[in-house]
Amino acid sequence: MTTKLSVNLNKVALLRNQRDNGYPCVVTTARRVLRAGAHGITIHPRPDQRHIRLGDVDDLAALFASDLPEIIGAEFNIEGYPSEDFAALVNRVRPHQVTLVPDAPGARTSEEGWDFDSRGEELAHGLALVRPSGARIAAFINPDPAAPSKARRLGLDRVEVYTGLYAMAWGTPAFDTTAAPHLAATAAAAEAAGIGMNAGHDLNLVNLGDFLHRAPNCLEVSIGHAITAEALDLGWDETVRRYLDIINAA
Ligand SMILES: CC(=O)[C@@H](O)[C@H](O)COP(=O)(O)O
Ligand SMILES: NCC(=O)COP(=O)(O)O
Repeated sequence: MTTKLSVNLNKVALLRNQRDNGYPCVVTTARRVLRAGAHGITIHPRPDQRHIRLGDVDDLAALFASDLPEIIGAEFNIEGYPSEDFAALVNRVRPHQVTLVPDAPGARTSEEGWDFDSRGEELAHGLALVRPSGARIAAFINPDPAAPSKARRLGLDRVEVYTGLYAMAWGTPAFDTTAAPHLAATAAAAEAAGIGMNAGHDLNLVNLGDFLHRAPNCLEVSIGHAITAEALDLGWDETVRRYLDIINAA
């Protein structure tokens, strides 16, 4: 099983929004990274539209509805908090995957997964709201071995494990004592629970190979911040190639 690479275009949209001239273009970048071999595109349209705007969602949906060769086999993943507005959006656009995150509207970024004990009913309600999309539904979870079975019992199709703590601990003593073992245990628990596992947040060219070694059952990594920064330096084609080399070597 080869882990799929889904490129998150939030930061391309963030840069685009600084001027009124429309570039860098989100759709053009999506086509470029897919032609370079990425397996999918992820976006996270936040309520304040700080980066991905509603127009981007429709433009990317139109791209994925096309018969362009780079679209064949590629997946469109939309992340967000399951509000009524978000549900209406994904139920209209019908992406391949929807990833539910517990973020408050003004959250700086996604820094935690769902707490199934205190917010399980909220997540179950959100899951019901987005089921009409027909998409595979994933929930963002913390690196906690108890989380995958709770997600499966709630009826989710996949989990996406938050890798921000793993990335933050990289190079510190806490990495080997806490962050890495917690991630590996969560991946093993997902396997044991029979629920597919995605991963994301602050993965990059430095830490991805180690992560995949600890989580060999990871079906998809969604990467945005680092890959965009690296592409500013290396270009998209070379950057995507380097990620695919790491994935294929895992
Ligand atoms: C869920 C997750 O960790 C990221 O996909 C998130 O979308 C990042 O959001 P920002 O790009 O707004 O920081
Ligand atoms: N789900 C994680 C994602 O889509 C991108 O997160 P990041 O690489 O921007 O931190």
